[in-house]
Amino acid sequence: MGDKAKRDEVRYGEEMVERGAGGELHQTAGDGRKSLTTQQGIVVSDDQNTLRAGERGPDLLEDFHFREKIFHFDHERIPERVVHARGFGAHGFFETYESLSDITRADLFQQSGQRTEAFVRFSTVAGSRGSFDLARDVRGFAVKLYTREGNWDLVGNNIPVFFIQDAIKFPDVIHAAKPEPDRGFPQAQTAHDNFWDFASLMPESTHMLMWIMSDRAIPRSFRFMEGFGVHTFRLVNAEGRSTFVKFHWKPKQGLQSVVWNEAVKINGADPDFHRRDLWDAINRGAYPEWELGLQLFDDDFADRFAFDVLDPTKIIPEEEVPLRRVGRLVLDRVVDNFFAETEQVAFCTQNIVPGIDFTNDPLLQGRNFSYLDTQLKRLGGPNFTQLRVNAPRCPVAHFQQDGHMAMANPTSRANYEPNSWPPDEGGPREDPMRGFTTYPSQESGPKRRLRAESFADHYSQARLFYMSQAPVERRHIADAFVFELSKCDRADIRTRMVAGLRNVDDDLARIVADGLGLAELPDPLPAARETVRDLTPSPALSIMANGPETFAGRKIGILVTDGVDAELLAGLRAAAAKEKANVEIVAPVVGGVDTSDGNHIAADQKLEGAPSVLYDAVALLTTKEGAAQLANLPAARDFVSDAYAHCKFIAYVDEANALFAATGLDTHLDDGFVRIGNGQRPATDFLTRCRQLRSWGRQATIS
Ligand code: HEM
Repeated sequence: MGDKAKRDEVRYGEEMVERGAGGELHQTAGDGRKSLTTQQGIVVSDDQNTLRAGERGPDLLEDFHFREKIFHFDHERIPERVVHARGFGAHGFFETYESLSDITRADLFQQSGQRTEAFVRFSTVAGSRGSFDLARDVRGFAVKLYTREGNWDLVGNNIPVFFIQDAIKFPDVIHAAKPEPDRGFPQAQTAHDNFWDFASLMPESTHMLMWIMSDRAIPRSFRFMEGFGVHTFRLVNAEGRSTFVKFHWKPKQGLQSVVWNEAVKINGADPDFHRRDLWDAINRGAYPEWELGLQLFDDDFADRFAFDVLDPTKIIPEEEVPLRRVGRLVLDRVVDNFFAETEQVAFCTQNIVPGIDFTNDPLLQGRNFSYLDTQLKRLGGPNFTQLRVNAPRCPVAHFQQDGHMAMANPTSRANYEPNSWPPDEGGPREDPMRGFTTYPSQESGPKRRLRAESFADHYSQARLFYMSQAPVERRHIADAFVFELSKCDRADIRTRMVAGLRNVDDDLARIVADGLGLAELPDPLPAARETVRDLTPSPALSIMANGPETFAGRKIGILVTDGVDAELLAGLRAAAAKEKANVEIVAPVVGGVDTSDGNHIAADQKLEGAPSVLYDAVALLTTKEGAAQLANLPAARDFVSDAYAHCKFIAYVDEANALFAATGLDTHLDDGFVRIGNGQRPATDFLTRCRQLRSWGRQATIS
């Protein structure tokens, strides 16, 4: 009270606040504001000053509020995930299209229209928690399905193959990709000696290397990428019959990636590009959806397939075993709290439910050990399954107890079985009818450390992937190899990698060799199996062949200046809304601009904070004077020249010409430029052009 007497009241914006003797501000409870308390529920009177002996005297140990607050803060961090540290999660549901009871007894697939709660976490693999979203990397695509018969985790990636065939190499591949141990960099990238040293000595990684050097590794959005369970699993029906399955998530929004030069710039302009995109989409009600596709096959197919279905470095082309689309995953709710949900969620490949089972894929078998083990350390004890985000939604009854943070210990008398206590005290009992039963596959053989010969073809599917790409995509792959290998200091590593690529495709090897300035093409690495060079290309592997049919969910950046044509702007907004695309107004100042009809509009972004790399297409709606002023600003010139270099569609008014002149583009206005307004083409034409996402024809002319 004595302290309070020293305070006066001052207005800060909308609010009257108290000001203490030292000039510090005190916002106080009342008027619908809750009282601040300690963890013990004691209401706090002053959260600005520690308890001290005299105004300028020492702090007192007695200050339990201060001690509790600092103690808790000191312990806020938990270890980040050893891989996939940077992630972003959202809630949703899975809906089954039709009963799959003929092939699986898994509860979630039993009835048409049946919905199962879901939580999904997307992630990058190599970077630490605070790295950037658009690293060239695999994206994790981990799905937790809270079925009525327990949690099923499909812990997948956006790439259907992996670097290694045996989990015993996982620490090596991750060590090689992560920052080099002596210097602690580079962060979140594979463009360094250690990674390519390892990769070039690990021929089985070649197929995966093709995928991560492709645009798959730089997706435009989590919403625009596929997911894969990677391994072959089993589905088992009520009669115990097993069918092999590979799981695919197909985005209804279509596939889309960015280009590398764009990714590099996005990481600076908005390191949170992917998470912001997902957060914004869900909050505006544009819920992303994926269809679950199953590739179903039997032992006969597995026996005659050219590769081993247990080898996680191989795909089964969709053209060979078409997908059966069996349901949809919808993400419709962002998290309430990032740490509680996205950080504490614990996915685990061993979380499967009756009706689904493992195969002997050696990578999957190793993963089944790794996740629980690492989570014990990461989450600090064995009871993380009791956290809301991890807890099953079906009844849980067992005799496991105690440990750190036990919140749901069994409450009955018995904590063991067998027991002779009556039902209300005796606890749960095993249930042979409903319980999980492992598929009784026949297994035998001598104990040996041995890799099957059927895993020995390391290059044929790498070539299949390359041959299935559009010419622009092939070029991006070659450019990516050149970029990454150019970051290797050791010339012998670069050469060895090119020697490996010769087993994939000589043209590719030659382009990369030229890009690296190799004097001559090295001899191919000795391949364990000769590359099969005539596998039929698979169109399903190309992003460009699987783009969207609309521009829905994409974003246009409209650069405006004072005097912007109000009617034209309204027309562009309306055309975008009709296409379900979004627009952002970018202006020289965030306060906005005056429009031609005498109104004022606020800007969504200030130009310097909103380079064109953040948009899928741009529009330049300036006045002549405005364009002349912008032409002097580096950010405005970059806005235009980057949009051009990244093959984006550019709508413009004649008055914006000074910007083209300043960027040297006035003589390069190809058909990716759409002139609107002043009796030219309507804004709807621009949106129609944007459906192609990029004006790829330009690529050949820009380098
Ligand atoms: C097909 C191969 C693999 C895929 C698709 C995959 C996928 C994933 C994904 C998506 C996550 C992030 C989960 C999350 O969002 O919390 C993850 C985390 C992890 N993965 Fe894998 N992974 C693969 C291989 C492996 C292997 C071979 C191992 C080890 C033998 C492994 C060990 C881990 C560990 C330790 C984590 C961190 C888990 C945590 O701290 O919660 N992964 N993996």
